[in-house]
Amino acid sequence: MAHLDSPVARRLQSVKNIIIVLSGKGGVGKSSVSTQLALNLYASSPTAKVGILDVDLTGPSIPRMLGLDGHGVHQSSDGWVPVYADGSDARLACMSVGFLLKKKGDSVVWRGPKKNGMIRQFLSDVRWGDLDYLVIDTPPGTSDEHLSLLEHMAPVHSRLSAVIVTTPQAVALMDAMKCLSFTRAVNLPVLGLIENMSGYVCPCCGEVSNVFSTGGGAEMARKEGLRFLGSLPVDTELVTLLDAAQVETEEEGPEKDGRGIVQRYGSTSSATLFKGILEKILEER
Ligand SMILES: Nc1ncnc2c1ncn2[C@@H]1O[C@H](COP(=O)(O)OP(=O)(O)OP(=O)(O)O)[C@@H](O)[C@H]1O
Ligand code: SF4
Repeated sequence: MAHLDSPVARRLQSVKNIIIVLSGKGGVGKSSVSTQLALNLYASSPTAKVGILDVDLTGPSIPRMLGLDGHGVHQSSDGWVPVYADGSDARLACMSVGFLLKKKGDSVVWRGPKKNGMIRQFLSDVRWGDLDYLVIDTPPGTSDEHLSLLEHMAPVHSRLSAVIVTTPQAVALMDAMKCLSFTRAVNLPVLGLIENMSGYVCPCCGEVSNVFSTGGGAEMARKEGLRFLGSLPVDTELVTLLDAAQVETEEEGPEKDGRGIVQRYGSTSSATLFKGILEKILEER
């Protein structure tokens, strides 16, 4: 039982599972995997309640991926109210430093103590309510932000686990190994490894081309005794959905075809592929 004398433990007492998404390198698709994980957990049951917290303070991309750029968070007497994804029936909540910036494109230039304070506030001041899952998107590598996050969440450590994202290239795998050593050093259980951008599916004929080497993620998982959760190919449909969500929001309204992000993602081939990954994640929990 968590010590409820900590503000973080009190705030997170109704959050059943917390999954931290890590990657050794930037640009491997950690934020898109975090977003897809949250969307798939949301879709896993008609009553599932999911939160996604973006602690990538200097490069927040979750609001854009969920089509929520430009939203602000409301401060209530009981803390910050998260922003809910379109079409999610208030079952997919999001919090990010991106909601606190004055203008889209502004950058956060903060020193360590201010970043640490922001992370503490995200964990202790957001009114998540009851959640089945809280997915946390982190900055690339293993930085002070990761240490702050784990330090503040020490009272809820038994509910924490991690997923590591890599791409197939050797340099990304080497960085993923550093990430794994970090999880071991801080005693954070790892649910498994996902290899992203593993091959390219031709949108015309469906032929898969292995642009980079392939199978490195599975091999690393095997050697390290980790579960290999699966591979996700480069999917142009996914980029259109996640990267263009905001352009559509600004130019044509957030529900261009009458569906929210959760419904639009649900009909992509990535969503179908991710289901297999989610099944393995849920088996590990
Ligand atoms: N499987 C995929 N297929 C196609 N595009 C992808 C895939 N995964 C990620 N991308 C795209 O690659 C870019 C980088 O992805 P993302 O922002 O998720 O990476 P990241 O690891 O979180 O980066 P960083 O931590 O450096 O901000 C984005 O434009 C994203 O839409
Ligand atoms: S895989 Fe076939 S259909 Fe696709 S781009 Fe290459 S040649 Fe064209």
